[in-house]
Amino acid sequence: MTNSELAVFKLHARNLEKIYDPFLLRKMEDRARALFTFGIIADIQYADIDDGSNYRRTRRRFYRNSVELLRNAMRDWEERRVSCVLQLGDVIDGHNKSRDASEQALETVVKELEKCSVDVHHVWGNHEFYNFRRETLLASPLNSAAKAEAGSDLLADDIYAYEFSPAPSFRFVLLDAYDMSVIGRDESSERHKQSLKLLQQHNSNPDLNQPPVYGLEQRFVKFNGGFSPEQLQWLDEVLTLADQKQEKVTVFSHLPVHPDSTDPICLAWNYEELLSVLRSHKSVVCFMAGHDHDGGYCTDTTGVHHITLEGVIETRPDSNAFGTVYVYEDRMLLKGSGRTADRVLKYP
Ligand SMILES: Nc1ncnc2c1ncn2[C@@H]1O[C@H](COP(=O)(O)OP(=O)(O)O)[C@@H](O)[C@H]1O
Repeated sequence: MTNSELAVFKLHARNLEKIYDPFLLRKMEDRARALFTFGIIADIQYADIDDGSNYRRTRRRFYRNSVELLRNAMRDWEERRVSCVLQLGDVIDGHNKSRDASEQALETVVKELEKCSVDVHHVWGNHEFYNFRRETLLASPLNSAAKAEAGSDLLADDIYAYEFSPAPSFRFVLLDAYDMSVIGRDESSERHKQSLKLLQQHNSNPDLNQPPVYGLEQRFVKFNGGFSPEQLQWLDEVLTLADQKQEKVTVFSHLPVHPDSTDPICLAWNYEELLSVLRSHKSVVCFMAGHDHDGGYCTDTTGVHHITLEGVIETRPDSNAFGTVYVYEDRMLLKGSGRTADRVLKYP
């Protein structure tokens, strides 16, 4: 065989391998067998302004382009025929507020999301509260609680948390990580007073956005928040019912709650209390959050997966940051795009 014949043969063999690779075929069949699929995206932080950077000037932020990356995600989800989409908070950036552009920026992003042929479920992050009051958010398109079949009792207390079943034997729970916070609550409210007291007990800096120096204490900053006892009790009840029905539950929140899945500066204030509720229910299989734009992942001692999704805002225009999750009987498969990695998430 001449060298050129050998090259043609190798090329042909490689192509055959591609077509008949049993692993590839199995993966393709697997995807077809998924019970349902859903899209996830976090920290779009859209603003019609030039590129900038984060506070520490260590990361570039692509404010104007972030809506283009949302469009990429939506095209992909349409092709993959997802059943619903979870938007994990900070949909528009706080910079919009000082430019009096909050409504316009929200309209730009919502107009895109409305093109989605399936329900989009929204979680709220700190940037939602930089732009809007809680009452305004509750009356806005970012309140997706009505898309849940039974509504949420918590809305009566202005807590934005709800749950629904995306498919038989599965449950999604959306949490309000700024239920206890000084940015998400009216200054005259009891919740604000309690939150400020807690924050000041841990953070003595004159600027409460400046973190305390040490370890996990760094989470006590104004741009984080936590979960009230009412919300924790509600979550416990939802999960108790899910345990009884032998459902598999994925919980979504803007703030991560596992120290191994994120920078401590991004953790929810009372992450331990939330982890303790999650750990006491066998129905919980996964926790997904945003906020830490670098992303992160770990498994808890219980085997529950904690995913922190990479932020769109700090993703270069030639890349992407979103995922499609294929859900099976025994595992979920996260198919990541761009900065977001693929992951096999076997149930505990
Ligand atoms: N180390 C810090 N000291 C003081 N303010 C800070 C510090 N880090 C962040 N901030 C402020 O806190 C707010 C949220 O920070 P930012 O990095 O923009 O958060 P996000 O990642 O949610 O966009 C901004 O107003 C920012 O200026």
